[in-house]
Amino acid sequence: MNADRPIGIAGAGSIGCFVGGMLAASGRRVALLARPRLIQEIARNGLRVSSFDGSERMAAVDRLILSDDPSILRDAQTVLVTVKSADTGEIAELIARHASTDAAVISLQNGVGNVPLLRDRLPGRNVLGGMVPFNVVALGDGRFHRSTSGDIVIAQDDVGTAARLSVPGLAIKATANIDGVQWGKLIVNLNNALNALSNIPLRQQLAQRGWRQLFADQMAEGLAAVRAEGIAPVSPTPLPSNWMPHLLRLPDALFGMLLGRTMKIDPEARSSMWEDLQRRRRTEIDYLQGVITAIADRRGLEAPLSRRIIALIRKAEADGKGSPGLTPEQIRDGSATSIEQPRR
Ligand SMILES: NC(=O)C1=CN([C@@H]2O[C@H](COP(=O)(O)OP(=O)(O)OC[C@H]3O[C@@H](n4cnc5c(N)ncnc54)[C@H](OP(=O)(O)O)[C@@H]3O)[C@@H](O)[C@H]2O)C=CC1
Ligand SMILES: CC(C)(CO)C(=O)C(=O)O
Repeated sequence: MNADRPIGIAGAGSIGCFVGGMLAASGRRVALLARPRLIQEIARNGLRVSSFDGSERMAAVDRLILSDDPSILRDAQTVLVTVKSADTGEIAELIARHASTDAAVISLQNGVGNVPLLRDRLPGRNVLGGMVPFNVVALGDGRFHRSTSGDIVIAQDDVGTAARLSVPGLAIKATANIDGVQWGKLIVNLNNALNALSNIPLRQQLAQRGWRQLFADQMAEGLAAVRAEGIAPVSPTPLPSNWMPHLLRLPDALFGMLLGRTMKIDPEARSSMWEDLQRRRRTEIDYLQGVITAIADRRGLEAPLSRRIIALIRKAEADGKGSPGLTPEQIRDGSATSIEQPRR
């Protein structure tokens, strides 16, 4: 086996190309398992990664291997899983068949079901959870832009995987409580669907109190469900999860000050679910709001907002016209968009 073992990226899209590009720009060998259209895009233009702080780097061509053939993962010492949640089962089968059994497998996905699924399909392997707090926009022509701030967090292990993977401009931190961190991220990700339905960039959305109040109500519903399960979510932002619904309800000027001090958001940042709707792809709604309604069903709780938002996203997926561009009022009052009334 090769002494300079690459870092495998299993399913390179926005997150995989950004993370892989940053690693390759710092001299790490990176093997990107990607779709042919993306391979062609990168072969034509190279892989360029940029950030909200104005930095821009080109991945070193000689550090990058690109293929749609999963045997590209054969030598990898670490495999970063960066597919959408619906594809985790399939990518796990490919990892099982092609990656070495000693490779650490790290999920950099949203949601809380990917790590258990990977462990189930990859018995005996070292599977670690991870959390990406920032947004990446695929700009086309091989360019991937990190449009919000925050550091990746992965589960702590004995061999210092987090420190080993960190490179300048891409710090990867270790945590002893990755489950809490992933649940905390899920609570924040409940806004992915709102942003997708709004058809406006995240910064613009968060600047409007009507959107923030809806996000706060959605978050409060999610937190109630998660707490009923006995889970203590760890916030992916400097602000504790429990405070967030209250802070989101602050007047615009106060909230704007607070947001400006805690994170950076580029004007073009939008949620990955918005991108899914625009590209006519299946969204991750079942792995986000769907987790909350599943808990609510089990625990006999109400989760009307989550159910309404699921119905609206399903309608947008079925319509295949991209984001419907709804207002917070239209989302609260499902009749305006002629969706079925939520169950319960
Ligand atoms: N985008 C973002 O800003 C953020 C995303 N996340 C999370 O990260 C995860 C990845 O998201 P994102 O990067 O946006 O997703 P993308 O859809 O951009 O990337 C996943 C890529 O993997 C490809 N793929 C799937 N299966 C295979 C396969 N067998 N072989 C080769 N390629 C494959 C997909 O192709 P195809 O579409 O053709 O199937 C797609 O191009 C998600 O869980 C998301 O929620 C977390 C934080 C921020
Ligand atoms: C926007 C962000 C970074 C946080 O909700 C995200 O996780 C996504 O786009 O999927």
